[in-house]
Amino acid sequence: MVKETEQQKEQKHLDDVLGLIKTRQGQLDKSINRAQSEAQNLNAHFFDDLKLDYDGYSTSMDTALSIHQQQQMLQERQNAWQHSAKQLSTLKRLEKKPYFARVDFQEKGEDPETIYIGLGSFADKDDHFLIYDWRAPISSIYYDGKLGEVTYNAPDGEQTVNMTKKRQFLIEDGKITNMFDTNESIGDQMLLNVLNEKSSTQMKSIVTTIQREQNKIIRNTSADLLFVQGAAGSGKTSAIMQRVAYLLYRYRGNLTSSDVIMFSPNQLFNDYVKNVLPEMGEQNMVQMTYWQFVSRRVPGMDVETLFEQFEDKKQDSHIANLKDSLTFFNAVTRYANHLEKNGMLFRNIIFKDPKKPFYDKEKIKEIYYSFNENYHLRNRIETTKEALISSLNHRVEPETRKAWVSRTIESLDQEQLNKLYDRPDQEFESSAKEEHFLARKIVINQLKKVARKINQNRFLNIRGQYLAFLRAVPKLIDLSKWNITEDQWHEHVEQVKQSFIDHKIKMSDISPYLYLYDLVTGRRTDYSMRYAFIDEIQDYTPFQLAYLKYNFPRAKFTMLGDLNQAIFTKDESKTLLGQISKLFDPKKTDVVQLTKSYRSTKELTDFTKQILRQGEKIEAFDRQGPKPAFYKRDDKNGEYDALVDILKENDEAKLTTAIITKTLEQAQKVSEELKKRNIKATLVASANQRLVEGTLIMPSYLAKGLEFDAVVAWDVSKDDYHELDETQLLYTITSRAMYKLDLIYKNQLSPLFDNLDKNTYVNK
Ligand SMILES: Nc1ncnc2c1ncn2[C@@H]1O[C@H](COP(=O)(O)OP(=O)(O)OP(=O)(O)O)[C@@H](O)[C@H]1O
Repeated sequence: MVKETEQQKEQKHLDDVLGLIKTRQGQLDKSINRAQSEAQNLNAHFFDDLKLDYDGYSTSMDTALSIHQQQQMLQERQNAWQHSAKQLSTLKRLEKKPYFARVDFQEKGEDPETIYIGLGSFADKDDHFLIYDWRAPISSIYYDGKLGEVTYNAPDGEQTVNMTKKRQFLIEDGKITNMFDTNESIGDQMLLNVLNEKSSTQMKSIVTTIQREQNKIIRNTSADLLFVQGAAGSGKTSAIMQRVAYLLYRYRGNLTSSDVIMFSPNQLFNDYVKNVLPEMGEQNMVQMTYWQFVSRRVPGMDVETLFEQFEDKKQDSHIANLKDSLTFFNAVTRYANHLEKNGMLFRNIIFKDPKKPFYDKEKIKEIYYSFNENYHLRNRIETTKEALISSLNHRVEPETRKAWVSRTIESLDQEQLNKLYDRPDQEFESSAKEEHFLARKIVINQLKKVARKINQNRFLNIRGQYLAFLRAVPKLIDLSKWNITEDQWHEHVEQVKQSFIDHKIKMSDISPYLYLYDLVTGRRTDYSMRYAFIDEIQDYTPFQLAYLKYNFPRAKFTMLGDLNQAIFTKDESKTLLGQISKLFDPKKTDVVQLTKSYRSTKELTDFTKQILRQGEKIEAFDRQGPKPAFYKRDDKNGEYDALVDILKENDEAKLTTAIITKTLEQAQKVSEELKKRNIKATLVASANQRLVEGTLIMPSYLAKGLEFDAVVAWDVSKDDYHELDETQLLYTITSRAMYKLDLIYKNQLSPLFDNLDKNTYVNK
């Protein structure tokens, strides 16, 4: 049997490689121990070997040099040690599954070559690679091409090779359990094996089965904006994680994980993906939600949460549309420019006497506008601050004569006084001189508070300024084009004002507010961030994206989303790509579509895609499972009984279930009812909670980006889902299921399911 002997040959090769890995591990262990004990030795004798002589100038130079040399030696040992430790940790990852693929190819005029591809690289001698890292340039042909001519990007330009074999391995504990030769990009067999594994609370890496389209996303280095539209479950999030790993490898030495930031939909999701990069031997990038990004800047205010935003029904959609738009972003920019000439609002700086400002706001305004027109906002603020600080010096002397100062001196005890003197035995010519000395000390100390206020821009009235901007909006934007009357607008401004009084700010105000703040204060943006990833882009507004771009001017952006799953922005998301592309050079914008859904079985994908009336294209991956089932019940009790039955069934089949409700209130209710019935399930009520094993109950907006073996869509009745714009919500909920989907409802089914093909589901 040909296959068997081939497999035996491969097993022998694997045994050899494993043997070499073991040998190298032994060597590294030794060299690490040696480096460690040398470092300890050096440390222990650090001071013995030093010429500790602090007398003359030249000898102390010697001392410094000697310290420096010793430190350098330590550092070198340390580096060697770190290098070996890193290699060892790569080998640890390789020892279980050294590689997952082999490709044979031939370059024109060269000998045929065979390479093996794994999670890291391994060479037994210099440049003799037994395993190539999956991110190495040549590894790309494994993901990219069919047999025959394939091109890949080598360091010195495009290379074409003739690929003659592509083989995939399943290896467990050093044994090849299966292998396939394939002509496809990545054989479906291998993918099926991977996809059939059960879900867990942690996302897994997809290195072994990256698909061709996904590979394009992962290895793209040319675009300033890489925009990915991908169906639910098409691997957008997986592609991000692999892409970060790829970039860290490709730009090793120049790029670290702290130069990469990822904006994710919620904290739960961060938890879900946190192991992917470490498993590939990389560190996690900076990860936060947009909410965290903005709210840490306004500690004194409560920023509207995901929950409030989702449950807020009062929002006027015309006004929201305007405030979320690029038009509004540009209006803030124009308004800020106009402030260079006029209109800045200031606050008095108070010191001691609240009735008599220390610096009057009119005076500050005079200073601010005293500079010529070449001064832009940042210089104006800086020079105003300088002027105020330097005028503080002139305020010391007059202040020493104020009554509060002599009162303070009288109230000090000896110990406090001693602290004010330069030396304990300081002498003065006269008591008047002494008093004057102390007075100056006290005043200077106290004026530091004023200096701090100046440095913190406390003389600016940012909230007032933002309201002034809002009031100026009718002059900056033609409101009628947005179907908003001036009266409606002014009423809205009053609402914003009231919420400021209550220390609250809405999501639609926080970004314009911070943008205005940044422009006015000339706050420096983050030039160090090199890559920014935004997942679930459909939930961002054009304003937010423009603001992120402004914040990270040097970063290349990767934005991924599914316009079919817009929960917060709904219809606006349809024009999102058009709006975003205005922010980037069209020549440096790449758009990739992922249409195949890998998460769910064919039955589920074929079902869920019908919910979208005219959605983006979605193809099912051919993996089998049960058809989705509807449970129609007459009352709440009937619904709970159905739920209990489903949970039992899922438990027996060892499927992890998430019960997804529309609102938080419903989730809480379901949780209580299950408790009464002695069924264990964890309610996930906030994004700050951890993901745990077992059955989960969560509201729709927290389920973003997650996946579960089985999903129960709770109460999909007409009462709950009837608005057309709830389609995307329903789609997001149902597309979380990998293998089994059950939908429970009371009385009448939501009309959003009206167009279902009867063959795609069952009734139970
Ligand atoms: N090439 C692949 N090989 C193996 N598994 C894959 C591949 N691509 C995607 N998957 C699996 O499909 C599932 C969905 O992937 P992922 O969560 O990245 O999709 P998504 O596009 O971000 O989905 P959504 O927008 O619905 O949140 C995951 O379980 C992932 O591991």
